[in-house]
Amino acid sequence: MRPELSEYTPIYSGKVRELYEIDDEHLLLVASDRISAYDYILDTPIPDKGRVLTAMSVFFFDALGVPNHLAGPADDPRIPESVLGRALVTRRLDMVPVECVARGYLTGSGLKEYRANGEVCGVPLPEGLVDGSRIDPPIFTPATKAAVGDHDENVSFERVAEDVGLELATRLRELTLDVYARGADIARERGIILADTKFEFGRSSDGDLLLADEVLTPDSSRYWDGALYEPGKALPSFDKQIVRDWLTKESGWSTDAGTPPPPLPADVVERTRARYIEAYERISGLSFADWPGGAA
Ligand SMILES: C[C@H](c1ccccc1)n1cc(-c2ncnc(N)c2C#N)cn1
Repeated sequence: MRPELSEYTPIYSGKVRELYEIDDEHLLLVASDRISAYDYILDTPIPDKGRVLTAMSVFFFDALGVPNHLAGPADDPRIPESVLGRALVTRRLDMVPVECVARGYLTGSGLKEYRANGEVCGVPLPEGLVDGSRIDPPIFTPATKAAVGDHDENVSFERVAEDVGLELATRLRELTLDVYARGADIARERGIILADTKFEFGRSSDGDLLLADEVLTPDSSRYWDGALYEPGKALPSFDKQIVRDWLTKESGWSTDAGTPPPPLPADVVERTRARYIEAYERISGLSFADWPGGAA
């Protein structure tokens, strides 16, 4: 008999995820079906988004073999039925207050910084790069965690070293770049570019540095369709562009409307759900139908 979610104490509610306390040593990390676009949480959920992104994290945790915070399988008996398949039991860690970002392509806030001063987080880049240019080898571009609703602030490696010490900052950079490179290679072999990603790390009670949070999902990474990539060409989001295009080209809403986006039509929801499942099945080689928590 599985426990009810109400038996656990909620300790954090993010835009699309929640964190609960199971006991002194264990947490329950829950991924919702909520989707965000243009800094709004949309009214319309994407069915199975939480389950697909949880499955992606578990695939990469297993495939990359990095010491991590998982404390049980996807069907762990401590997971309530209501969130089965979109929740994971994790060890409670002392989280390192750094957003550990790796970039293999120049876009987003990194591109903005590069255009202003030719570098990203203090890392100089060659001249002449454009939106979508490959950054090879990938670079570590950390950020400080922003308050809910704010954007993280890109910071230099030196600032991270001041905040957490040079030894830990160096280890975070090494781990971030290694895990990103190996994960991006796995995805690229299956036709999906992970342009960049954000990791979180924490220390266990016995002092080990463990990979935490979600790993290499479309919510923590930019997913591009490798078949469409040309050097120097930034691509639309593999998973969110259907929603973005409907909102800005068909719904009558605009990003400067000053009002929340309208509800999504059923076909946009279904096509987006299919994109998440396609990304998972292509990268993992597994069938989403085999993942826990599906309709009985
Ligand atoms: C921001 C992020 C978050 C993730 C999911 C939902 C809401 C927030 N978060 C993760 C922890 C955290 N704290 C202690 N031990 C851990 N193993 C983790 C993890 N993962 C704290 N915050």
